[in-house]
Amino acid sequence: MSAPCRYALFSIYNQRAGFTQVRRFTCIQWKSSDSLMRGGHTAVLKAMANKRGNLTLFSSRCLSGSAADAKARVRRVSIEGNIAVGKSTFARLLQSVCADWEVVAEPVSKWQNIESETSKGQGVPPQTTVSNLLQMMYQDPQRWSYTFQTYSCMSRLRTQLQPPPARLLQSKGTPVQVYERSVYSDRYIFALNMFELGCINTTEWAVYQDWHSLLVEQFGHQVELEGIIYLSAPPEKCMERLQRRGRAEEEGVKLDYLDKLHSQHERWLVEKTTEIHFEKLKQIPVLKLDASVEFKSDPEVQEQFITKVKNFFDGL
Ligand SMILES: Nc1ncnc2c1ncn2[C@@H]1O[C@H](COP(=O)(O)OP(=O)(O)OP(=O)(O)O)[C@@H](O)[C@H]1O
Ligand SMILES: Nc1nc(=O)c2ncn([C@H]3C[C@H](O)[C@@H](CO)O3)c2[nH]1
Repeated sequence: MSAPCRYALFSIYNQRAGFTQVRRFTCIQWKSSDSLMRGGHTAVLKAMANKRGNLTLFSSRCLSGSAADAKARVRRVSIEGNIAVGKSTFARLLQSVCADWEVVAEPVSKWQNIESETSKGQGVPPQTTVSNLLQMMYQDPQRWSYTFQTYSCMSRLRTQLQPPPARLLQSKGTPVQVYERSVYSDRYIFALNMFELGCINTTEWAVYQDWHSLLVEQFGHQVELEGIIYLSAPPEKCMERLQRRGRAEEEGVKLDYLDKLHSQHERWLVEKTTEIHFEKLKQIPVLKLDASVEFKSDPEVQEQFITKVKNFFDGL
């Protein structure tokens, strides 16, 4: 409500989604209202007098098929699951079957290539250094976990704030933007786990939670999800796949770490015992799929997965 307040020449006394009653006649530009629409669009709100002499504001969302309408139709879903359970593989499958679904990959390469410029003084050209924060975090978790979580969360936030592609905005079906992990798994899986392992200390954990809550609350609808697909497999299966994939930074990952991450996922998404700080997230529908199945070369299993996902998306 902060942006509109700058323009508003009226007092609002009753407000629902797409419907606001005001006391005086006016016509304003409403920028980025959380309560009326999702995203940072500017919408023209038209004021009309109602029978009782009061005024009623309608956002463009309920008047016509505007850009805000199109954006609001796009469902947002994250794929969650343990390391190497097969999220990217599953995401590629989803991307290949339906033009209405757009997958956004986890920004791992960003974490592996952080560029910094150092200047050694006048006349000396600045030098660019590239560091691999993923590797640093695995090699010295006590030192780097907090830094890693700040960067991973920031990059996930950036990803979740990107507008959907035009193809989804023009879709006549059920457009869905699918994210590989989210700002929520950043906190309720990884950061929490690092805290419980003692790799993030109590001060760092308090600071992380404080800015995480602030960001999620400030961005409101823009970072909300409508559903979660949870790919689950025994940690031993994830270990097998992790080793087969052979990502250099993960060489030292132990089964015990995957066990702990598995328990975090179960507590958050199945048992619902993780303390969650965002009301909408507490109610979010979760589709749990058995990812231990070797679906890659089995079209029948792929078909079953896709049907379940399609039904899930249609119900959101
Ligand atoms: N259903 C499956 N059956 C057999 N192998 C699979 C399956 N899913 C994934 N794999 C293999 O397991 C490895 C890890 O898969 P993938 O990279 O998709 O995992 P991920 O969950 O995205 O990993 P990360 O948590 O690191 O992002 C890859 O080598 C992939 O080919
Ligand atoms: N510590 C930590 N915090 C995160 O938020 C996080 N997100 C992903 N990862 C690790 C898992 C894979 O190795 C690799 C790719 O998913 O990155 C994380 N590690």
